[in-house]
Amino acid sequence: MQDVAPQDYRDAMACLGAAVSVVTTDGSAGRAGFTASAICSVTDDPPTLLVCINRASSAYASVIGNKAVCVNVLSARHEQLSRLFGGKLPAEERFAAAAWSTLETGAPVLADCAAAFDCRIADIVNVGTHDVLLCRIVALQRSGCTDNLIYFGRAYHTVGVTDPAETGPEFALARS
Ligand SMILES: NC(=O)C1=CN([C@@H]2O[C@H](COP(=O)(O)OP(=O)(O)OC[C@H]3O[C@@H](n4cnc5c(N)ncnc54)[C@H](O)[C@@H]3O)[C@@H](O)[C@H]2O)C=CC1
Ligand SMILES: Cc1cc2nc3c(=O)[nH]c(=O)nc-3n(C[C@H](O)[C@H](O)[C@H](O)COP(=O)(O)O)c2cc1C
Repeated sequence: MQDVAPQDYRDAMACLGAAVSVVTTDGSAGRAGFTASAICSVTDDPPTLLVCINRASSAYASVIGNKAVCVNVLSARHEQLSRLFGGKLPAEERFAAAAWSTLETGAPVLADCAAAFDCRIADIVNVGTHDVLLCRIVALQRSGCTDNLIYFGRAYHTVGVTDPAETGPEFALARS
């Protein structure tokens, strides 16, 4: 099979806008977290989402060792937090920038995120540089879902619902 070049692939993938989450874990294998956009819903029965994690990520050993993650979906105001968890900072400095609680698994739950999916890792598939984590949702936290942080064209944007009560959902996309 003839593969396209990784850079050509990334250039094309930059055309796919995606929601941004901070994926966290805690437990005997340690507390860690990373910014992620490679996340999607698999099935609602049983409620399952998938997360792709680079095995070179500093969070990898903790995620695999704890067998649990929380997917914290970011709102527009969390752009700086996304940058912190996507950088090379030590874990303590990443977590110091926000308030956290826990639900079922002990993975950190971001206080004011749009939605948090607390998960146990049910299965893992190795693909190239990444592991695909199949994550069963064991608890949820939801707050107002009025705006989201979006990563598109190698830049952050926000998408929001304006006046949903009066006019129905109207969506606006703005570069931040
Ligand atoms: N799935 C992943 O592991 C992702 C990793 N990143 C990392 O964040 C940094 C900045 O990324 P960009 O500004 O978007 O520029 P970029 O040129 O590195 O990536 C463009 C797009 O390609 C995809 N991509 C990039 N690296 C990938 C990887 N190693 N595996 C699978 N897909 C990948 C993503 O959809 C990304 O938005 C890079 O270090 C990149 O590797 C960003 C998005 C997704
Ligand atoms: C917008 C954005 C989306 C990302 N999505 C993913 C992802 O889905 N999976 C992944 O393994 N890394 C992803 N990354 C990269 C990780 O956040 C980053 O590589 C990780 O924190 C590595 O840094 P570290 O090894 O110093 O922790 C993304 C980065 C950014 C900025």
